[in-house]
Amino acid sequence: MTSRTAAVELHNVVRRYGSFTALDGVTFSIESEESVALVGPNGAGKTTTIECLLGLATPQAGSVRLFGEPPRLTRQAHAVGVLLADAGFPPSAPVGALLDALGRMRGVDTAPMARRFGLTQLARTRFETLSLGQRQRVRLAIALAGTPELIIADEPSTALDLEARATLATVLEDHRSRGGALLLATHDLAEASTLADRVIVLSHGRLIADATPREIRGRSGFARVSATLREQPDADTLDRYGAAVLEIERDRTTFTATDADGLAHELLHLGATALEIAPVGLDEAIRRLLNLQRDPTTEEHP
Ligand SMILES: Nc1ncnc2c1ncn2[C@@H]1O[C@H](COP(=O)(O)OP(=O)(O)OP(=O)(O)O)[C@@H](O)[C@H]1O
Repeated sequence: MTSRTAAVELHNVVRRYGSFTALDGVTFSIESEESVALVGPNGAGKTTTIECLLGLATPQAGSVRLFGEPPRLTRQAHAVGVLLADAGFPPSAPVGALLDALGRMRGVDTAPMARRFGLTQLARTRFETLSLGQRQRVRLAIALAGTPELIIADEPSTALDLEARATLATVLEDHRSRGGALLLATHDLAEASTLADRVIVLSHGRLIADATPREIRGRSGFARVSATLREQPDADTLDRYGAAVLEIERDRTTFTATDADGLAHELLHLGATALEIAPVGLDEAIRRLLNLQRDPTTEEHP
């Protein structure tokens, strides 16, 4: 297992546009079977990272590997499903012809995925006349067709209605349970929480966090745990979960904790009842990380 080649490897990647540095020494890897969400503000470098990974942009420094090789999508198209925000399809091509031609290029049959995304009725419609959500369905049907070992998707749920979002979620879950790897650039942190084993946060072209959603939420220090207690946990226990007592009101104690789930388990062992956790959301946790990055002196306390 450990000797298997990583699906994706970036090492110290630097990408500049003139004097502007879009990626500034980015290093991470994605093992096969791993799902990773790439998040960060507009302009952070998510799309540039994907372009470097696919060989569409060439880094000025550092190295990029897809399944242990320099990226060459023409050879890897069958194994790698790619969804880019701007796929550049010929505007007057009918949907059916696009699905056929790009499926052939990838060496996959796009028909089943086109059916799942409700494109059958649109086979003769020109791409340029489709709505934004319909265009995204076409891109998805091409990117997700077959059984890719790796899916790289830039904002896949953009413009999708509820039904298409549900289809996308099911397809990505199926891909994960087949053991496929996933890199998902997204602003939808609920999607990131559900789908990703790890979240990578980029800010101004630098990687500022690479951790599980739970670890990132834990780092925020904002989670609260309340419980009715018979006995208080000792100082060591509080330390272990980065916890502190916020208030005690009769038999009810409220803590702040960096590892709220861990503390909650411990309290249950001590006989706690009516336990409530108000976890900080991933969005709030990431906002906090980004704020700290911007100005470390403005750190607030929960
Ligand atoms: N071809 C280019 N020429 C000049 N600058 C570029 C080029 N491509 C990207 N950039 C710059 O690199 C930075 C990173 O852009 P990128 O598209 O990777 O961000 P992103 O994280 O994907 O943003 P968003 O969330 O808005 O999609 C931006 O400041 C962008 O203006």
